[in-house]
Amino acid sequence: MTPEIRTLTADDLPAWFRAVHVGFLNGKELTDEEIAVRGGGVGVDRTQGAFDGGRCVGTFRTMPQQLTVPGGAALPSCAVTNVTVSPTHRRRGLLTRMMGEAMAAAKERGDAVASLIAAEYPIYGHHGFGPAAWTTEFTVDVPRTGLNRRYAGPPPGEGRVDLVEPEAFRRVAPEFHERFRAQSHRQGVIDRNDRWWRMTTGALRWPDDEWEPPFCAVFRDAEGVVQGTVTYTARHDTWHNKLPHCTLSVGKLEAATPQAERALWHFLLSVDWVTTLRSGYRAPDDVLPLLLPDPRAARIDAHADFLWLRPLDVPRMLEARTYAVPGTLVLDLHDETGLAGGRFRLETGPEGAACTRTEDGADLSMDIAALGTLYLGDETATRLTALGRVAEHTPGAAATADALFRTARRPWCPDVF
Ligand SMILES: CC(=O)SCCNC(=O)CCNC(=O)[C@H](O)C(C)(C)COP(=O)(O)OP(=O)(O)OC[C@H]1O[C@@H](n2cnc3c(N)ncnc32)[C@H](O)[C@@H]1OP(=O)(O)O
Repeated sequence: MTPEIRTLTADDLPAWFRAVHVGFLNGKELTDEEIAVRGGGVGVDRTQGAFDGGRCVGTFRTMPQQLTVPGGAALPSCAVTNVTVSPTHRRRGLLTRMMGEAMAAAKERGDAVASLIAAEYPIYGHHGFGPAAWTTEFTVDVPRTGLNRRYAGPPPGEGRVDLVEPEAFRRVAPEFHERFRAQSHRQGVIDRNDRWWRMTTGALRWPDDEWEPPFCAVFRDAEGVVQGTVTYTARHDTWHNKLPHCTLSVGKLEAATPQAERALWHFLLSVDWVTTLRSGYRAPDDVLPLLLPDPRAARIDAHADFLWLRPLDVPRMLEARTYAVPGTLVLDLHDETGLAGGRFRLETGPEGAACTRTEDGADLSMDIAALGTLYLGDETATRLTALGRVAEHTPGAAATADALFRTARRPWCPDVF
């Protein structure tokens, strides 16, 4: 029998969470408390389950999200998460059905784009998503930086770094993050709700959770305004031969000013006993290596696609962001679902951008997923043309697209969702 896909009710949550565990190869029993805590973050009306004879064999959930786009505006996004199909039911189109329903609902709701963090690269291109922001994880050989030999704090008059308890952190960090995502012009950053802050600082957990409470620190500028925040944990690897070997793992580090960025990294790199610093998910163009007296002390551990985007409302998306230069492009976008494709004229200028449907000849044509890849300014139309994913109909149009879409800093999404 074909599994039935339906919107969840609260009673379905235990079976649904069990199915998520099965899909993600987690054999651990779920306690009632864990289900209650996890369930508090699930809007059942935006959650689907696939049921086969009463057993949950597929899971899919979306949530509202604000995505910072080039220029600092927030775009309403449909964030996709908890996607699983039981190993007994794979490759029979269950994900395709759940995705189809969710994207149609998102379009109906008025979301301009859908977003997700892909577990594996080949899954989501089928559904109109393209990789839009990459991430790099660095491991720093801390003794090689030599930064703990002298005072590494900000110069006098340039602010200060303070360790704060999680409760105090929750009083200042959310407001800072809101400012950071609106003003930093670091496209790709997303909003965080109250639940996110409580979960990541320990105010909301369940018993027997293996999660480790972080240290929290705040950078304030000379006027006392919070301009950066960081969370980190530390692990004692060995104390062999009276030599400490500790690993400091950065949770989240966000800085709104260059002073804050330098001060927070220097602070972390000067913590005694720490021999290894793991940066967590950073933008590929993070300044961390170049902040070190010897940049080779930072090794790239992982470099991969991270945030994927699926356009849903092309004019709204393209009008929401800013562009480096004035210009005009006609884009022909192929979308086999019929959700977002068509031919659009994009005109950019100092006052903003206008994007309207047109019958004019196309300068560039591409699949809708390729627009997801170009949107935050990370990839070039020139490279996508070389790959055969963008077709250039007007000579020089790919170069024009690059001049319009590229950004000074690469996009960065700090959060897994
Ligand atoms: C945002 C997130 O939550 S990311 C987490 C994603 N989940 C996981 O990785 C957990 C383990 N994997 C799974 O649960 C499942 O394999 C899923 C959810 C990835 C795919 O579910 P399925 O129901 O098998 O996908 P479905 O049958 O609709 O496949 C659609 C197409 O995608 C392809 N596809 C699906 N998953 C994969 C994959 N992992 N690798 C390569 N291709 C894939 C299929 O081959 C199919 O291609 P086709 O249209 O050319 O025939």
